[in-house]
Amino acid sequence: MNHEAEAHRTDLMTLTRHVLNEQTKHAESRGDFSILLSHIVLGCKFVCSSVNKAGLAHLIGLAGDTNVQGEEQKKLDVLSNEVFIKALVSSGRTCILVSEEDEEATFVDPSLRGKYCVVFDPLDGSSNIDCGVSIGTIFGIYVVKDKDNISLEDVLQPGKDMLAAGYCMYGSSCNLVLSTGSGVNGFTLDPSLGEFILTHPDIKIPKRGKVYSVNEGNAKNWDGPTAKFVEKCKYPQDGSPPKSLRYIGSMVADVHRTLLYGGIFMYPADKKSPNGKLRVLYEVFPMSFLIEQAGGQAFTGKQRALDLVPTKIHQRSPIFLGSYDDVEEIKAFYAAEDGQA
Ligand SMILES: O=P(O)(O)OC[C@H]1O[C@](O)(COP(=O)(O)O)[C@@H](O)[C@@H]1O
Ligand SMILES: [Mg+2]
Ligand SMILES: [Mg+2]
Repeated sequence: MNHEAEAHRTDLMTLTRHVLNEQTKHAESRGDFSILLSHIVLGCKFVCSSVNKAGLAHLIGLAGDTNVQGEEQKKLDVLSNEVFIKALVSSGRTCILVSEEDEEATFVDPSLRGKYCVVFDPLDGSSNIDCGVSIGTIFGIYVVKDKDNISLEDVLQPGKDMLAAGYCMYGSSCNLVLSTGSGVNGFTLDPSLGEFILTHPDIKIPKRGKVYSVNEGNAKNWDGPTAKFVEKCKYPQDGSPPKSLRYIGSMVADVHRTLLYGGIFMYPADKKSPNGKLRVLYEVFPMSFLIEQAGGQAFTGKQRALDLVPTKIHQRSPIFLGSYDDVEEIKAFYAAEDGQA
């Protein structure tokens, strides 16, 4: 083996090894976080395998209707939720779970309780499930002081207090992107090994991007700053080329592209949805956490997204996130509007 090949071989880093390495940096760590993460990873692998079979859904029982035996089949988003709830509870490391699919938070039975709260969107991009376009799972993790004395307040914390956040994208490959608060790392599932391999170490989002990403179908209802910013993306007055529009309609996929290529992703407020569409706890916060950790910015139209203090578990917020300089521009449009008021 030549030197280059040898270097590649020794560089091979699995997600499991990466997390264990991180653990050794914290002398007080007893491995609870590693165990929690291994259960999240198991959930992702399970959902990935189900998503890969989604085109065969009506044949194998994932279609959401009744099968030939008269048994009810589970829709992929319902199935994903059940998988993550089971994986998280059985880890023995969680106390409160908030899922997009469940109206109420789940308080884990005291016999199985641990110190972590997990907020998650088990299957994001639901409108893309049936046509095979990339979808994903988003998660954020908080830690409580006393697992025997918990309340909903423990998850109604600002995003900046998250211990870790990540997403898994089920696309042309299965990619898990994770931050434990010291940078962002991306792993790709090797399906034959069943292991996530570190393929994107220490991701840094480009300072400025060439892409804007938004549902332009809502343009007639946008507020002034959003409309002016998008106009500037299309018709820049400073001689720079117009930005390209890319919008998949799966937050995970749109944010993944933004993280790797740069640019800005937005789901702004509009007249019909004054709080936007995306949910604070398990969409806005984890993605804002990752974007900031990669050197970008996340802004709600009023404040830094991670400073927001949620009052309800399914609360929504407008969001603009991505390359530092691009988000700086939308912030300037909002500041200018505030100045006129
Ligand atoms: O279709 P719209 O209004 O553009 O909304 C797209 C957004 O809605 C979402 O699909 C909402 O997530 P869910 O599929 O988990 O409900 C995001 O992934 C995406 O960014
Ligand atoms: Mg979602
Ligand atoms: Mg969802």
